[in-house]
Amino acid sequence: MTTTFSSLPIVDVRPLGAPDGASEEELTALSKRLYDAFATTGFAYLVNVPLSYSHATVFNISREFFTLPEEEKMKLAKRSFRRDHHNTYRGYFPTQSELANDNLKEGFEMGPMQPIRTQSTSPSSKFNLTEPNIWPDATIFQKRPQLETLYTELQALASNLLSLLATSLGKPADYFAPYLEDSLSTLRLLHYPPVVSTASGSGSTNSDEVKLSCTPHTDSGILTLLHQDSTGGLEVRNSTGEWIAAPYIPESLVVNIGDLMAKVSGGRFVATMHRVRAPALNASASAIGQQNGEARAKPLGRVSVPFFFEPGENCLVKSVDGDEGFVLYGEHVRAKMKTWVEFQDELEDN
Ligand SMILES: O=C(O)CCC(=O)C(=O)O
Ligand SMILES: [Fe+2]
Repeated sequence: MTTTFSSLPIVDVRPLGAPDGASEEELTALSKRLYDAFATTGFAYLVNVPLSYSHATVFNISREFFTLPEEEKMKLAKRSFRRDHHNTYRGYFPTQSELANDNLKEGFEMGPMQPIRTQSTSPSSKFNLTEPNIWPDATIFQKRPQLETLYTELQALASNLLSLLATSLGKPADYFAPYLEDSLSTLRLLHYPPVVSTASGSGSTNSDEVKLSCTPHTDSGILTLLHQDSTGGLEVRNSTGEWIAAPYIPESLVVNIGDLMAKVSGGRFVATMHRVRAPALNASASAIGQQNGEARAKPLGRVSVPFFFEPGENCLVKSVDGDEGFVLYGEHVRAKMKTWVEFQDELEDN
């Protein structure tokens, strides 16, 4: 159950990057700290993360992608936006202001680099979760190797966190290893364009007039590890229904529990509702100006990079208590996708 928290806990994961490995005591302490955070808030900031790229590098890569010409991005568009394209799950989705202007975002998604060989649970589904990645031409975007490295590092970090969660639940550290067979984790570059609005700046956090660019939801998978830039806007709901801001902390990652892990933990961990306020035009203009050191830069809005740590499509998700039925992850995630605007078929009935 979430509590009446008023800020997100900060968890120092420095031991995970120690050159000689972490001591047993450090791992036990970290495991307990993560348990407490995920059992009460479902969210935490991780600091001193063992990743080789700085925030500046990650956000520069993202900005480089989103400032590509529209026609180059649309070459990567998923089939629901371009009927002659074959990619259904990996690639680009444009902003969809006609469908939902409280979900105004564009994104680019990549999955595992190695081919996945297990059979799909739903071969006739319009989404092929195991399809290969799709990339801009290397002559216009050279950051593919960095994004692949970031993906690999985030998968390793998330796997280490999962081992700590296993021990915190009284299980062996490798208890969840079968979940990660043919893992379908997704690295998503997200851009929320700035929106002209008087309601999205500071003020009451519970106003009905709050302008959103990502509606309240829980994430579907095991854990989400989020890079967010300094624009701000992420909010997390506590047990009284109050929206608590999760402001930028330099070089931190925001981590949260997904539906799968809440179920697996037998309800001990919470998959907490969160949302993103629309970036205000003036606020983001100055943020981008600062980031690029030039006042005339085109306002870009919020940039974030969630990494959705997910199991394989055929993973049987069941509680560590062993007292409930199981769900097949592929079926769970497909049902969930029906609720997300970026997976709606823009061209349906055309
Ligand atoms: O941009 C963010 O801060 C959050 C994105 C998010 O919650 C999601 O994509 O699931
Ligand atoms: Fe989310």
